[in-house]
Amino acid sequence: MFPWLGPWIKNLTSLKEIVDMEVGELVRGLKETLNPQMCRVLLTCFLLVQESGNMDSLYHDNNLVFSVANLFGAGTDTTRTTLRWGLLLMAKYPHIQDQVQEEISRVIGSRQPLVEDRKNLPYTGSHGSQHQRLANIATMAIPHTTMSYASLSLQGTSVIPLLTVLQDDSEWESPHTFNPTHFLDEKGGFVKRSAFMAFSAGRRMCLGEGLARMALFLFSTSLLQHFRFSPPPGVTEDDLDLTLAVGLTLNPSPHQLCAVSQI
Ligand code: HEM
Repeated sequence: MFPWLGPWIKNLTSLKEIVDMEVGELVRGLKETLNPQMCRVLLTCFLLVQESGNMDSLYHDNNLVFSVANLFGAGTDTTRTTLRWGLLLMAKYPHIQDQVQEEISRVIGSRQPLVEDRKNLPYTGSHGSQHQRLANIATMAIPHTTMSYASLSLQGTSVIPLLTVLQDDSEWESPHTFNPTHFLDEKGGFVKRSAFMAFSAGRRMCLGEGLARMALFLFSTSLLQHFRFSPPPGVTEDDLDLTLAVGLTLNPSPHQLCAVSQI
């Protein structure tokens, strides 16, 4: 996507070697216990198709390595960065943190949060969507290639979707503020918004959306159930800076926060 970055990525070869080694080890372990009656995970299904000999050109080892590497690559940095934004925004906007914690305490209490709790926590859900909207960590989605003539390009053109709709003036009442009411109706219920495309849209949208939403909900709800997040002594909420730090995804700049136990 950015050829001029090449010379900066000095460790690309060793990175690829490490990925090959790690995934190779994972695959060896799975092969030892491969059972055709138990096709539980993607890798097992892939290996079973390979073993059956009934495979087309897609089921080769290189594709296996890249599929696994893509899932780890696409799934870890994104979820981690989103959680970091969430904690920073909670510390910066304590009145919103108050309302999220009040809802969690009223609906869940001290038991462990469950995925099923999501539907009963509209404010917590709306703050989650809101912080994803504002952080917009994967603004540039992933490059795609047109397979046939499309109105915007010729066949074979690279297209990079921009997810700037997440902060579009014509879609959001206050596009650049942390305002959970974007996702709430008058009765305080959660509303889905079609312009909320943090996971992109269409046939090639994020494959891990369901997993990511579940992980984000469980992690952030558990963290806020147990801890109060605030700036460290001597730092005010206003000092917490929301300037982006550029990375693979759009990160918050480094901050120190206090996590004070609630229990
Ligand atoms: C907060 C977390 C996440 C965000 C914001 C996010 C966002 C995105 C976005 C914007 C795309 C680009 C879609 C496009 O090009 O139109 C994408 C693609 C993808 N994501 Fe995620 N993602 C997240 C978590 C995950 C997780 C947990 C996984 C898997 C474990 C995952 C796997 C993928 C894969 C495989 C693709 C490529 C899909 C394809 O090209 O068909 N993502 N994601």
